[in-house]
Amino acid sequence: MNLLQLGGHNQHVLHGISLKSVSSREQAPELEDHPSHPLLKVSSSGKSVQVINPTTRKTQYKVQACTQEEVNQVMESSRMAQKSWAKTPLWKRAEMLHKAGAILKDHKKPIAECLVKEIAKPATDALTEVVRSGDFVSYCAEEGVRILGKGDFLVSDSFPGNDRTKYCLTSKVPLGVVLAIPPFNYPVNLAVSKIAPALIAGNSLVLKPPTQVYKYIYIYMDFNGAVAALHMVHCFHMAGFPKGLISCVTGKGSEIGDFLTMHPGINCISFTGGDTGISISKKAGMIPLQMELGGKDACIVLDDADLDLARPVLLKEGSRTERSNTLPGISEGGNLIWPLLLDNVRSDMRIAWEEPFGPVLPVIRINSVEEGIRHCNQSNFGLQGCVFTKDINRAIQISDAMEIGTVQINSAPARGPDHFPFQGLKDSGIGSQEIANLDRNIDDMHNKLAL
Ligand SMILES: NC(=O)c1ccc[n+]([C@@H]2O[C@H](COP(=O)([O-])OP(=O)(O)OC[C@H]3O[C@@H](n4cnc5c(N)ncnc54)[C@H](O)[C@@H]3O)[C@@H](O)[C@H]2O)c1
Repeated sequence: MNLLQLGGHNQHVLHGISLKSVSSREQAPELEDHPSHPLLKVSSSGKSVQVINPTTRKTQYKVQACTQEEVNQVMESSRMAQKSWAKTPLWKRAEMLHKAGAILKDHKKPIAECLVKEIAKPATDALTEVVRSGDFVSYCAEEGVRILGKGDFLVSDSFPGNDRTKYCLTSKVPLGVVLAIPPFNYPVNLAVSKIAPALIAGNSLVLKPPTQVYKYIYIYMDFNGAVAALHMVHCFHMAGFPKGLISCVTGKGSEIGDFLTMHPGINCISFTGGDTGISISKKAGMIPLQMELGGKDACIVLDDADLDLARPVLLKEGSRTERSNTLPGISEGGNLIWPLLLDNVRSDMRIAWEEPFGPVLPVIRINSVEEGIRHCNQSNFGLQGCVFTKDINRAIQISDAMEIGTVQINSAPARGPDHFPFQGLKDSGIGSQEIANLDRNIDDMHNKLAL
């Protein structure tokens, strides 16, 4: 059976498929029973990637391992679909996105259940991830109409040496095919935050959801997110987006990872993840990149800080800080990590500079604010940071001195609300995920204060 010929009246070139995943069908019958659902399609490779439930450590789902030839077919369909999508009126694109956002929210429960089983996300957080993603799709539709509906008009005599003999009109145009790669910890939200701006701006989208094993200190854990992402993509299809416009490719990074990111059919890569993004940006070539990468967020607590405010915010008290025995942070069962607070960390320790991407909080005791700022700026990361003080003037001065994308004042590093621009500096990223960045008019936003 040819993968590309499957589907109902609204066919889509989709390659992420779970093979007879009984548990998946129990959770999301109203999604998977749709004839064009990507989970019903089969790759010609005859191979699949197992999605292990990190809690039970048993296989929960299987998704298709796509071939390079199938990636080529997806790229061609995506290129063709984008051409006519770019000519679709802006109001119509917005209308379809509103519909997709609503469908996504209607299906929050089955998608959230996948997030629980694929990445062990707490149930409430999983629901929140889907709902805020649906809201973000609608927000992009609304903002997109305003942002993309405007252009600039320039006159020549505003530049020295010119008379008014020339006029210039500018408008925003799409880039083409956008490759979206989200990380395992927000496979729906950080996919949608790439998909919706790309679509409203007239681009087509190829999504590569996470299918991977994650390494934490010295243990390996399975985290995916591909099945939740496939359900999410199907919600866009149910909203009636044209064939080939949103495609999903699942498979082994070793077989299709570089092939995708170096594919000549890709016109932009929007990536969120860790150091993988640095190697992708070195290989990608002359295309625009959005990279949201790792961080090591410095939090400077001043001597006048309200510790009753700072402590619960930074420790997220309630998530069990006392369990740090035997092997640091690892539970007896081996698949849970207890929070770990390390006091008196010194600058010559690896933990002072590396991102464990786990619940580890190193505390460095400093003698001056300058020492804190210096430590923050010596890091190769520049994602976020925070300052705790009752003196707002001091807080703003320190924020200005911190070479990072976002400074939170009297609050812990966090993302969102989703319409706030979010950007890392240095090894933490390139560009900011926004509608304006998925056309050719790149805005550069950085050093935002979140008060
Ligand atoms: N800046 C942000 O907003 C933000 C948000 C969430 C997570 N993160 C970062 O993400 C990291 C954790 O997520 P992760 O473990 O999924 O990151 P990762 O870099 O290992 O993987 C990210 C994505 O890239 C894919 N991938 C891996 N190798 C690839 C290749 N060769 N070609 C194409 N795709 C490939 C993965 O399957 C996944 O979908 C942490 O460093 C964390 O700080 C950053």
